[in-house]
Amino acid sequence: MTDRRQAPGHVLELQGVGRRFGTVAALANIDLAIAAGEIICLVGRSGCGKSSLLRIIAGVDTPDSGRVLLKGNEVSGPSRFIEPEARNIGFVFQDYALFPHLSVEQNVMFGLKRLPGKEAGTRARAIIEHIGIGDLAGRYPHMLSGGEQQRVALARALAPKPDILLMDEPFSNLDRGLRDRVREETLALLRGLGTTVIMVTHDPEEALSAGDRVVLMKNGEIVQTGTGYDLHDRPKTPYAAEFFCAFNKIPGVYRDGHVETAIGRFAHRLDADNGAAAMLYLRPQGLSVVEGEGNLAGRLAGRAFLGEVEQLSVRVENLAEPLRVRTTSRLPMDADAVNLAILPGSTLAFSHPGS
Ligand SMILES: Nc1ncnc2c1ncn2[C@@H]1O[C@H](COP(=O)(O)OP(=O)(O)OP(=O)(O)O)[C@@H](O)[C@H]1O
Repeated sequence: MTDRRQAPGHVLELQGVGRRFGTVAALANIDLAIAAGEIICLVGRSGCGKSSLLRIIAGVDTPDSGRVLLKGNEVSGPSRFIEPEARNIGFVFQDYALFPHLSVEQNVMFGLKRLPGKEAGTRARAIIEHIGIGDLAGRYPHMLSGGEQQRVALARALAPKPDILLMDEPFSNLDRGLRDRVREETLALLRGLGTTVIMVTHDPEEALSAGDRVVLMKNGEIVQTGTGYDLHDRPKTPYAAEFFCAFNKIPGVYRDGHVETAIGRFAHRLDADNGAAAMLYLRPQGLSVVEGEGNLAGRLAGRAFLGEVEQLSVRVENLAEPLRVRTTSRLPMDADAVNLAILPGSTLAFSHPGS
């Protein structure tokens, strides 16, 4: 619904946005610019400030410092505050927040009160058809499945043609099988319309797959932004690495561009002195079970069959913790000794494991 041609440059800019609650800095110095048609996934652990940021963008809360600009116009700042109703922003809530006493069509019409009745009706029916819920238009929310309610909430948010759509955990109320399908369909629809979107999620897989850009937050700050590939394959901090993958962590020592560990020497250039402590991060899916000689010999200490992969726990000499291995190979039920190979490129290293 958003027309890219009418929105050159950045649709949304956050400049040094901060928000404190007593001693807690819910947001600290947030800078972020979002281009027209971009889909951003805001992700991070519980309490990192995702909802606080959405609330400030929507205008239901005000920042203590910094500015929010929508299409180049300041909507929150030291000397200016535009009410939420006057910001052209759509919102899809986690629980959809449909009005129970209104039909699907009336729910969608709700956001179009400013339009003359006839035009509102035409617009509402157009989006209802576009989203594929035409046959549900006369039903009430309690007569709809979770996936159908989600689509009604989306139709209601999109009907006023918002400059930006904010979605707070929009798929988390759907069960797993439905969630993937509804997410794919919703994102395809939003891309087709060219809508600019900020979607909040705490699900790492969802963040990697859904957005053009992932914005990872920690303690009220943005710690890394980039494509899903950037965040997953090239995390800049242990926090970013561990958010997207349950790594095996193996202590070692940094020397001459390598991290030396009990399971071998791995080339990684770190900003550290020779002899400094370092931590090797090894992906569970970067270990494969091989016939004959591998890099590592170990003993199977546990296994959990997860369907697409089996997660193994393998004890290796000189390592305090067993290695986690995710493999698609089928091992005999009585398997005991296993040989592991480490796939190239499946390790990272950090010199400050806590940061
Ligand atoms: N109204 C408030 N009063 C006091 N503290 C608040 C308030 N709102 C948020 N906070 C605090 O600010 C921090 C950020 O909260 P926020 O709700 O933005 O996190 P979140 O990333 O959305 O978390 P979740 O994923 O659990 O929803 C938390 O420490 C929270 O306790």
